[in-house]
Amino acid sequence: MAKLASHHLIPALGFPLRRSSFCTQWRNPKGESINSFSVLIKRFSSSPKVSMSLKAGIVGLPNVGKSTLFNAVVENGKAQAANFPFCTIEPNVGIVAVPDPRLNVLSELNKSQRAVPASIEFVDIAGLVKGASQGEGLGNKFLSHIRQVDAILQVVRCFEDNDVIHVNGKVDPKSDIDVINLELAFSDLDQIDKRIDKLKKGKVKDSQSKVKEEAEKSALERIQQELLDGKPARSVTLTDYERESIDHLCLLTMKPVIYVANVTESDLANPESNPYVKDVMNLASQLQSGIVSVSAQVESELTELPSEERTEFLNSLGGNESGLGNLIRATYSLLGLRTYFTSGEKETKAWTILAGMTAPQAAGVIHSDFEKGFIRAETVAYHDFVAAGSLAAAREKGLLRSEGKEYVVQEGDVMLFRFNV
Ligand SMILES: Nc1ncnc2c1ncn2[C@@H]1O[C@H](COP(=O)(O)OP(=O)(O)OP(=O)(O)O)[C@@H](O)[C@H]1O
Ligand SMILES: [Mg+2]
Repeated sequence: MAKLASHHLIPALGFPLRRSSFCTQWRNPKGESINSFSVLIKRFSSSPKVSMSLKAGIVGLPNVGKSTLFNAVVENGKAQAANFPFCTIEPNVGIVAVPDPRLNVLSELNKSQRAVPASIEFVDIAGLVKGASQGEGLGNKFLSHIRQVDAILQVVRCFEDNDVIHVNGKVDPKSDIDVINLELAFSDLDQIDKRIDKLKKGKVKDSQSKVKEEAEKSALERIQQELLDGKPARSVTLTDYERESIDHLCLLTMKPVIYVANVTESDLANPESNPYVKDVMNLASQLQSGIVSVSAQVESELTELPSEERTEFLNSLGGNESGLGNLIRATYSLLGLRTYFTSGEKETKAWTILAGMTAPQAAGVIHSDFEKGFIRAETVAYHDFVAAGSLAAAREKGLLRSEGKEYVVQEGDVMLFRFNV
């Protein structure tokens, strides 16, 4: 097996995060039916501010390796992966930890009993085909599953293998990406048409609703034109108000995308030498999206090994981390998320917040009481903490700052909240 390598390139876009307004039945990796909102509520009952039920949907043509990738990303993922199109019908859902080496460093410095990473939810969705927006291949149903995710991971087949069926007869990433993006665009256009019609017919009662509907109509007309020009909705510049007004439509091409180039094991050492990967890279940059190269097949084989052997095996290949770490981190970054830490003897924990959140809002992610009763936050940058070696040492050196309500939490801050209840 070749040396594992991967690369990623994420645009510096901060995407606002919105909680999905849907509530549908999903299936977990064991095949049990679960309600995505119940997962959200269970994990975040104390935090109304940020839903960490951030979902990244694995999307692509049939038989390109989506379920194989899902099973590799989600420990113990048991999605059926097999060499036939439409192997997956119902979505598989799994929660994965965001790998972050800082967590262990902090945990060791503070002799914490446990380290708790941030997490993301991955959803393995059925394959889309040409005509999906017209209902081809159960298309409408599959598209509705995509509507519910916060970000799209589009798996693109970049490996040759005559034994693995390609629904269009040959490996052609450019055409595959076009098929998927066209279907997403058609579905959005269809929704926009219907909505604009409704807005035109609707009799608005009060002036406030009228202003809102005007904003919605204007945003939709601009998006409609962009889609007709072959560009995704996310490339239209919208005000926060306009964005909010169209939120309820959950437009598919509004969602941030990472292209996942699924390569063969021999390409892992240098994925960019594969012309298919080059094609995907070019398209991704044109479409303001990220790209990660991964071999779903190799990654899923790696998960069969006990974790100690995995690291050993990766080290013996000259790598120290599989491509999945990159994929998970890229997704996290694409969602415009930031991490801060709390660290003590009991536990060191990574907390997820949105870029731009203030100290009380960040405290509210832990518990709403922390936000309500917020007094001040003692804060030290991660690197300063590590250099000082402990909170006490950081305080002595004057590296620990006392921040008030206006403080915008920075990536990697180690925080201690003072609050009143
Ligand atoms: N990088 C790779 N190299 C070689 N074979 C691969 C690779 N990735 C996946 N495969 C193979 O491709 C086949 C299809 O994989 P999988 O079932 O994961 O696809 P899928 O996209 O989930 O399909 P469907 O849309 O039908 O659910 C499997 O036989 C899998 O082993
Ligand atoms: Mg599948």
